Amino acid sequence: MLADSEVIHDAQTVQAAVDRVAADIRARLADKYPLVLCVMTGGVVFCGQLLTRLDFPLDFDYLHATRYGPETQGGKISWRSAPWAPVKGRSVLVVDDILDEGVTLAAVKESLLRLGAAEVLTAVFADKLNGRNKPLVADFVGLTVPDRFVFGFGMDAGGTWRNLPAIHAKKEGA
Ligand SMILES: O=P(O)(O)OC[C@H]1O[C@H](OP(=O)(O)OP(=O)(O)O)[C@H](O)[C@@H]1O
Ligand SMILES: Nc1nc2[nH]cnc2c(=O)[nH]1
Repeated sequence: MLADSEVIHDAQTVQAAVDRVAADIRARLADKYPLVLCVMTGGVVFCGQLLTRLDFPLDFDYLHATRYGPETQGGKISWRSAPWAPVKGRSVLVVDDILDEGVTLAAVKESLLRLGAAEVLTAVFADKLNGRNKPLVADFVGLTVPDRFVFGFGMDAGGTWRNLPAIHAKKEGA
């Protein structure tokens, strides 16, 4: 997959975006003692790098919801792990790698509100410009990406390459 791809956001651009999102989150949540929840698996790189830039008290936990697996087309959402930390009454920040059709984050947000979260904010590293009327608008966005299959910085290509520091897109027709 790597050979059939092109870099659409290089590592320097990615890092600058993480800095900007961290500053925006700080301005909104620094005095809220938030619970930060990483959506596994794709959210792990963005969330980990974000956490080291958030210089205020917070709690951290994760949840695992997936609907793509190694595929490039989404299916039914599968919950593998709910957050262990209590969310009732908390300001919750959910961190994920990409908002594509928005189905995953909309379901996650709804479920956290049902569990009694006081507010649920969402941060995604990449927002895909696919022209869809998404069920959720992310509160914090790193970068936009074109309507193509993208990978790197947490996002997989058939299960691999989450570790790339830049964002790649599969070449058209590849
Ligand atoms: O906006 P959507 O169309 O719902 O797609 C976005 C979701 O897809 C990816 O997860 P995936 O199901 O691939 O699981 P993964 O994080 O384990 O790769 C990504 O991490 C988001 O959670
Ligand atoms: N790796 C990857 N996962 C996704 N999940 C939803 N859209 C995408 C995408 O473009 N790439």
